[in-house]
Amino acid sequence: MTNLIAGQDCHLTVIYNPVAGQRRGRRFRAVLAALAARGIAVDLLETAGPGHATRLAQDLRERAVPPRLVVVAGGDGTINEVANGLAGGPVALGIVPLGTANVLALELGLPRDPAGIAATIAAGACRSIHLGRVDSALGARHFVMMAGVGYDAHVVAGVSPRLKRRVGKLAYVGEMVRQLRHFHFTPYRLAFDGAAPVEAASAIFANGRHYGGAFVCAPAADLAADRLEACLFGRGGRLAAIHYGVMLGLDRVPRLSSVTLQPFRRLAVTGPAGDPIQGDGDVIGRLPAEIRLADTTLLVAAPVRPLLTES
Ligand SMILES: Nc1ncnc2c1ncn2[C@@H]1O[C@H](COP(=O)(O)OP(=O)(O)OP(=O)(O)O)[C@@H](O)[C@H]1O
Repeated sequence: MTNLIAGQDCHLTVIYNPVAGQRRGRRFRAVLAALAARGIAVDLLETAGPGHATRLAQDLRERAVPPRLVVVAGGDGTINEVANGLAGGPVALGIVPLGTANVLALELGLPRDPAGIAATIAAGACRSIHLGRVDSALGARHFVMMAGVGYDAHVVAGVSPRLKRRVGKLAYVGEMVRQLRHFHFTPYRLAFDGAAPVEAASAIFANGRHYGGAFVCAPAADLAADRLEACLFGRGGRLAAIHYGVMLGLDRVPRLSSVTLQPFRRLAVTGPAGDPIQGDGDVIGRLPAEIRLADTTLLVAAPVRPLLTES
């Protein structure tokens, strides 16, 4: 096991989003105290707005002597921004989950308690994960867990950040209901790995298994695998969207006959020009776009998994 924070005089750089999640300040302070108890001092870099975490991470990565590990304290959106700043470089990513859904933390099996989070960072054991990448008129952006077009992307684009901070996941439920009235359910065209295009009412492109919390759309998705997994929703319209939402809650989406699961590495997607593409819960692209497995990987601090597990 490599200890990535040894050799840094036990100084750890933490990029902290002060507005992530709901009332997470106390939790964050508890993690800092647990790190201090282990003799680890923290250099705190606070984000000032969207995109700032990427620039902070890039600056750290481009230092003459970059740190071996940078910790992000925030939700999946902030983790996405830091991953974009570190992707392709030598710096590993540690995580203090402070967000609304914390999907990556769930996928990696990170502890939820402050002492456990600090212990994982201090242990410095890392996993290499693949990233997804969206190329569109907004430029190139990586995603860690998932991207999506259609209904879920419109929900992400429409949800109010202020309401999300006040009521958490309920803000998404409210926006899902609002989008049932506004979303047009126009089909999207998706050409996988050079094949003829297929149509879908909505699509999720999974790098990891979890989606929106503990839900699973693409069971074969795996952060360690060199492919992405598309989950195509075949039926459009309000009733279908409600049906898919209920089935997601019951963890039955992958079994539905109108849902197709498709592994891929590269995909061209078209639909209404300028339509949003969500990545890790934020808008990261606009149609038309190319979505693919990124060439780069990222080292992420995570609990050590046993090599052999009982089946
Ligand atoms: N100081 C700031 N003020 C306002 N917004 C900020 C600030 N710093 C970062 N942000 C933005 O806050 C957004 C939300 O952060 P993040 O996604 O980490 O938390 P969340 O939305 O609560 O969690 P999750 O993504 O898990 O639902 C990010 O898109 C980020 O760009």
